[in-house]
Amino acid sequence: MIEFRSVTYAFDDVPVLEDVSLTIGDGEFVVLAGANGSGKTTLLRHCNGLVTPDSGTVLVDGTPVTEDLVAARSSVGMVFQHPRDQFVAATVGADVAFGPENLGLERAEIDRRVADALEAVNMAGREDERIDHLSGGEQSRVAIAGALAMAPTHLVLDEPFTGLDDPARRSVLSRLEALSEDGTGILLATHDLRDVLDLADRVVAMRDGAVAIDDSPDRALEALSDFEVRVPER
Ligand SMILES: Nc1ncnc2c1ncn2[C@@H]1O[C@H](COP(=O)(O)OP(=O)(O)OP(=O)(O)O)[C@@H](O)[C@H]1O
Repeated sequence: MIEFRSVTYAFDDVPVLEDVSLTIGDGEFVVLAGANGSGKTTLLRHCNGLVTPDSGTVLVDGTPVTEDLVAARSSVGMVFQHPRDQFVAATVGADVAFGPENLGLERAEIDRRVADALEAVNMAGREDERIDHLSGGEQSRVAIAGALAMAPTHLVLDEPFTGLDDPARRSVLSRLEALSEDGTGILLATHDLRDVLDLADRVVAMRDGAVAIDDSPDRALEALSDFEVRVPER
């Protein structure tokens, strides 16, 4: 479980998160919505200690992130908004293998995870391609594969579908759905709820750094008309 307890955070005295309390249970699929600048990315970056609260606590499986960064970073897989920031190797296969290699896994298991993660993002068999020769959408898919290959207990994704074509988006969504059914907690920030609402257990919407809605998708949908997000027509 990931738990935010009364988290407050400011950039240079400008409040960005105000008293945010939120839990993402194991196997729960939580969609995070909200206008530009409402604090979503800042909130997500607390999950692995890239940002630390001014007050309040973020716990991963009961342990404060600030007390055990290594544990938080191995159990929370992060997919960032700008995938270029995330690459550590020159080729697709080497990059996706980097995390599992650091876990000290056997080569066969690493290769299996890399192949499986690339399949989940519709890039099966493209291990040897250079990352800097890929399109923006393909690079985003490699970043997602890198997080999947770690087989983390929790997955945190910041606008993961930006630039993905329909087949890739559907493939990633179906993998996220399967992972959530198998117990992975998922926190996914997006401006477009059309594809994810059916998969979500809860929708959290932020406004000016505070949680304004935390409800079931059906109930949240009614209240979301005030938010700058795309919602499915019902
Ligand atoms: N490094 C920074 N220094 C100062 N202010 C920042 C910094 N990063 C973010 N902010 C401010 O914090 C607020 C929240 O930003 P954040 O990126 O968390 O919002 P968001 O909801 O993820 O937005 P978007 O939908 O555009 O991704 C914004 O007002 C932003 O200007």
